[in-house]
Amino acid sequence: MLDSSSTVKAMARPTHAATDHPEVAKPKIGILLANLGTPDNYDYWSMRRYLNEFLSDRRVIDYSPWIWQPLLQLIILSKRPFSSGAAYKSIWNEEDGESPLMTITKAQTKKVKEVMTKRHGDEVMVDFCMRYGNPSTRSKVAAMTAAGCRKILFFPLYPHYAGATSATANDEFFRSLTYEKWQPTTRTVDPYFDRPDYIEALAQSIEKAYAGMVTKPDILVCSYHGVPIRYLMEGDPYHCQCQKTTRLLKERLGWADTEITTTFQSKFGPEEWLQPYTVEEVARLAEAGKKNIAVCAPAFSADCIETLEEINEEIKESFEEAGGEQFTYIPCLNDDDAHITALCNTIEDNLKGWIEPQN
Ligand SMILES: C=CC1=C(C)c2cc3[nH]c(cc4nc(cc5[nH]c(cc1n2)c(C)c5CCC(=O)O)C(CCC(=O)O)=C4C)c(C)c3C=C
Ligand SMILES: [Fe+2]
Ligand SMILES: [Fe+2]
Repeated sequence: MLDSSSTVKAMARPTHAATDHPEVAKPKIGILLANLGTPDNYDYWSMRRYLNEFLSDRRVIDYSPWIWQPLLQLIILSKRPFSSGAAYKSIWNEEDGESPLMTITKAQTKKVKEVMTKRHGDEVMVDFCMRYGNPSTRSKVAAMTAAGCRKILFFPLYPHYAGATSATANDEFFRSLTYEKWQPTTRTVDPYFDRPDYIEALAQSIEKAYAGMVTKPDILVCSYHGVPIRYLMEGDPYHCQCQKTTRLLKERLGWADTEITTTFQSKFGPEEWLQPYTVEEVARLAEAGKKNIAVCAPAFSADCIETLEEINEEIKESFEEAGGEQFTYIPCLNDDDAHITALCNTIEDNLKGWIEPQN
């Protein structure tokens, strides 16, 4: 039997009527596209903030912070923001005040949203985030859960897996979930480097570019972003996935081995990276008599500093200085319809069991 003081305590305990609860939004599925990130501007401080976040990521540069951070803070970040800032300035979308990577990611998101909303109505919500800089992954995960996304499909927009890209994007997504009181159910999307619809989109972009040329290039150089060779030796499958993309593209185009090749670009620091290096290989090709080449960049889902500036300016220059005559850069898939179809098919495949597929 309760004594009188415990009866009073029990009666004073607060009770919660349904009306006291925070409003619970209608449950939805969030589809969150993720790209690498880009500086907010090309001035020294914007560049420094961006490069600092990027190059402090141990998935990207895995040296001990005791050695790496003094080098980064005192030497690299006192010089690179100027040179990279000048490179970004040369490709900046001045009209919208943002980098091409941002403009293209927005255009891709808009198209994916249109397709997915047409198929699934307000059962889905589509948005994008960046691994570094803005809009942050954390802010978009918070916005999606606040809007009622009880399930989130997280889609790193890299065709190939690399620790330095897909894994770090996923890490940031998982970290963002730690801030959510009511954590949604989640899935992450696998790399799509060998999906027939992605290879088809690539092949169509090459065929379209070749159809507009007077003479067919001697060779197509598939230039992938590089990583240190050590990462491959330590188990990163990126190299093999890039080689497979080139092989599947060659088979789909019905070309001979001599008509297409794989190279790696954007070497950073003193370590040996995946080879052949694009900048050296294009010069070698020119010297070997291949005076007309085309270059594409299948590792990038959107054109960015590494394609518009590095390939189409630096690498082109290396080819021409070695005697090359005709250099054609074939843009990334960006918001091409065939690319959007491949991305939406990939999303539908990964939504199975959550929602009825509509592709
Ligand atoms: C320093 C090590 C780097 C590794 C490893 C790396 C891997 C890697 N990166 C991409 C895609 C992109 N990288 C981009 C820019 C960029 N990358 C590095 C360094 C490494 N990348 C730097 C320092 C920069 C900044 C620009 C510069 O200062 O040179 C971009 C473009 C971003 C933009 O705003 O346009 C993309 C995209 C992949 C796919 C990859 C490994 C597989
Ligand atoms: Fe990079
Ligand atoms: Fe390999």
